[in-house]
Amino acid sequence: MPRLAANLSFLYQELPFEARFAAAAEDGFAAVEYLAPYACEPGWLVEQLRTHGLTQVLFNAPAGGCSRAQVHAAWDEGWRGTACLPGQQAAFRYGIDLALDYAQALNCRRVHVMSGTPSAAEAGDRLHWLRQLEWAAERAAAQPQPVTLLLEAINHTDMPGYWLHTQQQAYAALQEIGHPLLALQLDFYHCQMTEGNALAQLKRYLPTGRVAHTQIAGAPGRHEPDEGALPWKALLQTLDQAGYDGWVGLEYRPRGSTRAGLAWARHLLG
Ligand SMILES: O=C(O)[C@@H](O)C(=O)CO
Ligand SMILES: [Mg+2]
Repeated sequence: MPRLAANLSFLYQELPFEARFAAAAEDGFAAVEYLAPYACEPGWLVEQLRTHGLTQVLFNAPAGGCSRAQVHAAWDEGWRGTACLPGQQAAFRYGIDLALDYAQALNCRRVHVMSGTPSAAEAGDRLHWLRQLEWAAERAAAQPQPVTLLLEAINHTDMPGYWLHTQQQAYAALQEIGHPLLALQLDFYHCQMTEGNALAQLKRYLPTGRVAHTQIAGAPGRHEPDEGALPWKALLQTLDQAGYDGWVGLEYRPRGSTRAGLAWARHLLG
């Protein structure tokens, strides 16, 4: 059956971040993901993973910023990546190198690279987006342990104006760049919200061999997958039948306690 990873930015919010590793391990997870490791020293994170027997399977490249201080402030300032924004090339490149350093330290093989949100101040540029992703993939390929960089389509209800919002847009970019270290992060929640047919999209893109990571949440509430319209059983079965060897990140806001809300997934956890 598909392997589940706990997203520590969404699950266990009833606990401080440093306590979430132990909680995930106690609930039977073997792997974790979260949005940003940059507030923590890599050595501390490695120690958390080692102590609790966890694998780090994903995190995001910085949302913006050209220095550690700017990276820390970027999300709250509204940055959601910089890849499509020509005026942000320095921030994009700084962020990719920082993310790749963390990926090496944490032995993490997948990094999500956010595309950015064009605004009145700066329009998005498709050619620039493609060239930046290509540059990043080359940097990833030069690492001692190669890292796959992921593109995730995000819905416009949660993230208005976000550049990358359909699977087709992401897949076309991958095809055009043609780099083996660029792949899809198929978040079923965003897919269901935007395209209304997460199962059909999975069946379309899984056979391409370019889906390297998936995430799940019920739609439209973004709570546990057993609430709402997402066909979660069929999605997991489809991954299973295809021999998908990636992870499924549980990226939802629990209705109540995280542990109680894991009932739907209990049979899939250790
Ligand atoms: O779906 C999400 O929100 C995340 O996977 C992410 O990386 C951007 O917020
Ligand atoms: Mg996601």
